[in-house]
Amino acid sequence: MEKTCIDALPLTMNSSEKQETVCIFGTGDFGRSLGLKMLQCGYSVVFGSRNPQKTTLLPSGAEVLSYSEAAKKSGIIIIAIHREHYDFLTELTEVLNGKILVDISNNLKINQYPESNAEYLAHLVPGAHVVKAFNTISAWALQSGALDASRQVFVCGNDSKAKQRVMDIVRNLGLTPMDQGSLMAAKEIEKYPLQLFPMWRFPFYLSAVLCVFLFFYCVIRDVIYPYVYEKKDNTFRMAISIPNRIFPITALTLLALVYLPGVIAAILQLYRGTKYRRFPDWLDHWMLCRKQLGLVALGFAFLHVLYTLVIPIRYYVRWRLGNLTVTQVNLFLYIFFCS
Ligand SMILES: NC(=O)C1=CN([C@@H]2O[C@H](COP(=O)(O)OP(=O)(O)OC[C@H]3O[C@@H](n4cnc5c(N)ncnc54)[C@H](OP(=O)(O)O)[C@@H]3O)[C@@H](O)[C@H]2O)C=CC1
Ligand SMILES: [Fe+3]
Repeated sequence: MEKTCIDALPLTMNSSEKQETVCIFGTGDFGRSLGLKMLQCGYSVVFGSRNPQKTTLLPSGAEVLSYSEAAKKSGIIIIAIHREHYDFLTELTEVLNGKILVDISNNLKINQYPESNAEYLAHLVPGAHVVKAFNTISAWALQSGALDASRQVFVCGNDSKAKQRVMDIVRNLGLTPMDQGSLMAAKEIEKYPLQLFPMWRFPFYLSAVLCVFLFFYCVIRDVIYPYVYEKKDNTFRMAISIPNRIFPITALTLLALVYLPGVIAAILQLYRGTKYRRFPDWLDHWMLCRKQLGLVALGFAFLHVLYTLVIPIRYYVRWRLGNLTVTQVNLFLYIFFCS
């Protein structure tokens, strides 16, 4: 299981560090957004580009040089380039020696490459201290301010001093660094942007399968069976009664699944005679999504409450309609016989 820790904010801001020069390689979307944010926060920014003369839309106040010239200007270089184009960095190994390289890249697919992008960068430029950061922050979020986006920046790296310097920059930009440990954690960090609702998938699929199964079971039992054997039309039940039976069953089943892994884990620990051994992956994953399972169960229970409240209202409306018909018939008979 991954370990996270929130670093305490420094009590005093080191003003000399705010004047630090930071180099950004790449003048694309992300490089420009990060550069602008850094300038706003008091850093001086030097961009490295293939075509320093032709670059447009760069934040004013930033300098643009060739990659090798820009690298000479700062000890920290943020690589705002896609991994596929990292090759040219091998030509700069000399100038990048001993510098901090911040890898911010993401991939299009999980496990697209055998090693993480950050580890690949460290392999290309062995003399540099590679730190992974910023990959979960989008260029758009940087521009629109951190308020409406995630403020967490996951940071990892093998050199603790380099990591601290990057975390200081993160803090100065108004974001929250989360130390994730060594560069080995980069693979995990690179997965975050590609995981949509990571722990919710299993509970959603499970509840969908349960609902569909129970729905067909109830339709066969309450609609098809009476129709075939008694010629009774019960299709109206499919709207309220059958869903209202499915919701509590699903809620209770999911609730049972919230408690079950804890029991299995306890039995496993008793059987193994120790609690210091890793659980199997399936159990680990199951334990981790208990909160989500519980919340989905709560959602179904809430639907059950709503539907249960709807049923008396339906009876009341039916009673009102029935009552109205009786009144009208009485009125008709009265008029008919009295005239
Ligand atoms: N956009 C986003 O919201 C986020 C992006 N990222 C990561 O940031 C990195 C950059 O993304 P983004 O700015 O969107 O990408 P862009 O395509 O907009 O920019 C990439 C830049 O890389 C430079 N580059 C260097 N070598 C090459 C080459 N051979 N071919 C093409 N470009 C080259 C170019 O700068 P120049 O022309 O000056 O040399 C180019 O502008 C990626 O790794 C991405 O995964 C991470 C989080 C969010
Ligand atoms: Fe009930």
